[in-house]
Amino acid sequence: MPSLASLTAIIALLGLVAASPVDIQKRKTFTVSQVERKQFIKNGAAQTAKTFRKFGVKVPAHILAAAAAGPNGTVAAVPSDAYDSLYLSPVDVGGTTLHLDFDTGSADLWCFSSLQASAQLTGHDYYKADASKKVSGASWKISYGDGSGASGTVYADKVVVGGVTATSQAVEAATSVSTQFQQDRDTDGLLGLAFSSINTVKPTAAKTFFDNVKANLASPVFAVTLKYHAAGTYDFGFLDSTKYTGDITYTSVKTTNGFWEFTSTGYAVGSGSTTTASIDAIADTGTTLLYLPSAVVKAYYAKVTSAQNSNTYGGWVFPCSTTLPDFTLVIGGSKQVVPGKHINYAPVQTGSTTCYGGIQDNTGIGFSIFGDIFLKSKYVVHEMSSTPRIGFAQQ
Ligand SMILES: CNCc1ccc(Oc2cccnc2)o1
Repeated sequence: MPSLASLTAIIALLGLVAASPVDIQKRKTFTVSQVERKQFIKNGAAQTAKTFRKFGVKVPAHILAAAAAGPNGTVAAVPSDAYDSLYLSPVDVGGTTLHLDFDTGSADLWCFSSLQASAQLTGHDYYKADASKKVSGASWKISYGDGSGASGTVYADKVVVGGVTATSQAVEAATSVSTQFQQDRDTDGLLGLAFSSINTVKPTAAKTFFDNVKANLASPVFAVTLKYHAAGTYDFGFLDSTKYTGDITYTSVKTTNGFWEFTSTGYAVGSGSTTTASIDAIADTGTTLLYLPSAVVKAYYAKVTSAQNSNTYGGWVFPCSTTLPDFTLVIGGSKQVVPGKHINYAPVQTGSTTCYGGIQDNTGIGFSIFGDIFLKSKYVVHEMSSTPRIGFAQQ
């Protein structure tokens, strides 16, 4: 009885013999040559952890530990002025450190660049556009909710945030920026942290920094800790239990509009009872204030002495000396309290005793925006897993 090995050899030979010379000629041969994909800094343990999670297997502690030792990172978020109008973070863009406004409400990484008229660059750090890195035929143009905007061309360059590197990030170099950005000499650009589906690069949308690096992080998360009149942080790839108290309450995210969009189910003013409501909202670090439905805003300012919705100042104002009530929003069944102190944004004009409210109407926007006024007392986890979710805890 011939052995299995000899049977196998015979079958192999028969396969070769059976083919007539013609068949052999018809059989085209081809080679697939592997092309090195532009690799990002690898974190093998993170890839392994991802595989365990993919198959629903608890990630062993030693794998987690090794993954956490990978390129995770933390970067500061520093208020640009005394009113926390926006927060700036240092980012290495093609070898130059720029101070960018990390914006969870948009998905473009754009910056002031050497392509602009030099008069627009006064006071700025800017990206030195390297022609050898230009992305042929690509352009971008973005407009923000406050009417500001910018546009330009695209380069593929190295970007490093808190030690986390994207080796070939789409850097959207400005050729033109709006007046508001020209007047803001602190902001060198924005780093979008929303979903790449709303990136404005044409003809092909570009990926956000987080999308480019998330597979190499211990976990596909970033956590935002903005602070009241103080520097906070953006953490990439890990959660830091020293930055919050109590539990993190997670809620589902609707990604169809490209935002970190969720629903708040109610609100309360001061020590009052909770009113049930369905508030469609986005978390947006790039928006300064907290924009809510007019009925909710009216209920809040009904409890603020001498508050008025001013046509003169374009929103709700009150005496700067007012002691403001706290404001609570219910998310995922948990009560997220915004301290009254945070709801005094700034004097309407320098030296004025009339102050502009941190809570304003969302009329005309189409949804509510949980901007910095809300965020600066929270630890907010943005988890871009197969089912993205957002988590909130009290700082
Ligand atoms: C203040 N206008 C200029 C400016 C700084 C940052 C941004 O970007 C924004 C504005 C509104 C919403 N999201 C991002 O615009």
